[in-house]
Amino acid sequence: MIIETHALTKKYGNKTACDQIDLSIEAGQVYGFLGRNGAGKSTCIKMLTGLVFPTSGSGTVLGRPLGDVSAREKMGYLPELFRYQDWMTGLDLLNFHAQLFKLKNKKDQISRVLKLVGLVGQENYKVGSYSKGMQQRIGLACALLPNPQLIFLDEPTSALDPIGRKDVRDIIVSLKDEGTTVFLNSHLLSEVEAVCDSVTFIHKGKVVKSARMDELLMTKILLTIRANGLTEELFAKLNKQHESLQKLADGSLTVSLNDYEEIPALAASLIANGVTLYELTPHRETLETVFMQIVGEEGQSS
Ligand SMILES: Nc1ncnc2c1ncn2[C@@H]1O[C@H](COP(=O)(O)OP(=O)(O)OP(=O)(O)O)[C@@H](O)[C@H]1O
Repeated sequence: MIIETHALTKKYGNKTACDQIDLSIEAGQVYGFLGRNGAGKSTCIKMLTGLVFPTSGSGTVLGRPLGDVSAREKMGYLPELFRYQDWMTGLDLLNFHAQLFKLKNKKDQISRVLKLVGLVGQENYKVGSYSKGMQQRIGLACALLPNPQLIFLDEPTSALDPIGRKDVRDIIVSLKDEGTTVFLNSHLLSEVEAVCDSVTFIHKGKVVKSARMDELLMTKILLTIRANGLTEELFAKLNKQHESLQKLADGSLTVSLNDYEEIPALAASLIANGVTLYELTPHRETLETVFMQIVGEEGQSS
């Protein structure tokens, strides 16, 4: 395992940001870390990267205890909404980080990462003059500098336009192809769905679910039904058999099924009860619907 934690906990005063987190992450995958605002994701990443000390619990990253300097040399980290030194040029910033990483072939590594993040030709401008998207790209370049075995990306695309997001997705895929493990924290669930091999959901500081992406999304089918003549009585009857049955504002219905084989029986039962069917459309569940089911049930997250 490239990351393993046992009951990792971080308290800030009375506030428990991370509560007994157990993680077991295999090398070579793109791993998504999901949860609502304030769920404890960034705090967990900071413990894994050695930036904050856990209050209790333990863990290893790259086979070394949390905070170990030799493991940090093989790790890249793009923090969330980080402000880099405005007065430096992009090149100065990369040189500075290259020194921190004690890189031997600085020049080659810097041109490699500038090319990867699409900032060639912009490196001599001051970071303060960069757009938000360019700042995010230079941050990603810093994280990629040491050719890391493990890279933590905390909201890497929040400031990027759709083309920038696609570029970052491509970078993530190429990192994985080269064997790098990517730990991705993002609220952009369609992106997580597109690149992650497995995901963990965290809610109010606790891990509530971990699963492989294919297993998570293959389990259910969301069926949309457009029909006429469905009485309240029949709705209530069907609702007893299918708890997930819902009426949408446009009058259509949705129901979550375990198998395609349940569709004919449902259609037959609707017709037998005098309903006129116009449309039955099955969709595989998206990560967004799964996310809502797992962590979206209550009001504001703390
Ligand atoms: N340095 C700190 N001092 C006090 N409380 C903190 C500190 N850092 C985080 N917290 C609290 O810990 C909880 C978890 O915060 P964290 O930033 O880890 O969540 P998150 O899941 O990364 O949220 P977001 O998606 O909004 O970035 C929040 O309630 C936050 O207010």
